[in-house]
Amino acid sequence: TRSTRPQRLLRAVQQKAIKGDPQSVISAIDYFCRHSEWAMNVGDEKGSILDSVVCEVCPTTALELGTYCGYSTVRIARLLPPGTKLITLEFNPAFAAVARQVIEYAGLQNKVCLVEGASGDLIPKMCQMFGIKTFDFVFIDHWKDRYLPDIKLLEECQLLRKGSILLADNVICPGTPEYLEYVRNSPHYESKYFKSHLEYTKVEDGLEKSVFLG
Ligand SMILES: O=C(NC/C=C/[C@H]1O[C@@H](Sc2ccncc2)[C@H](O)[C@@H]1O)c1cc([N+](=O)[O-])cc(O)c1O
Ligand SMILES: [Mg+2]
Repeated sequence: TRSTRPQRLLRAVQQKAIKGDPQSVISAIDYFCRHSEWAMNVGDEKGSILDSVVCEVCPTTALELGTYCGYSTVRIARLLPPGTKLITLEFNPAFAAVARQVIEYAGLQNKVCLVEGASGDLIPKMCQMFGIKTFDFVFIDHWKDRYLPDIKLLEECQLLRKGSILLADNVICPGTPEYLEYVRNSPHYESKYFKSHLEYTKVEDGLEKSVFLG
């Protein structure tokens, strides 16, 4: 049977990147998506905004909703100090299988914990599974209609603390109107929009950075 796009993306990493070199994995995926097949990775333009926020936050606990092929997982994990773990949640087993191999190729498997399942089921288990009290940083890039319910769930499970940072992809394209309306109008968040472009295109998109105020 025909290979899937994530499998072809993984093959491009294995053929073009240097094992153990996260930057070469990132570059190989960006090259593949620009010159062979578009894929819904956060990409290099929004990716550098993601990098700057991660470096500013220096999280000791970090969560990613929506692993896909592991591109943003590698971007985040490569910046984390030793001893810090990024927990990433992925619903689709086939995507998770590819992401594990991409993360391992980058040599970051010891900094990442990929959990298969739905964020709605897994978020309430973060404390019992990992002993996590609160997250310093959350990157949100999964199903767009799950952004709002999942941050409300993070609040309910008391997994956010004063100063926790949420960074949401695609707030313009494909768009997350209910999420934006909530974080921009809630007294519990201070929000800022980082204008950019949809990965590998000239279409406008951007990231919304929201600080939880407690
Ligand atoms: O649809 C988009 N992203 C949805 C991503 C979804 C990812 O998260 C889980 S869903 C899940 C994971 C965990 N828990 C529950 C559900 C899916 O299996 C996929 O790996 C998207 C679309 C475009 N676009 O241009 O169309 C651009 C983007 O940057 C995008 O992120
Ligand atoms: Mg996205």
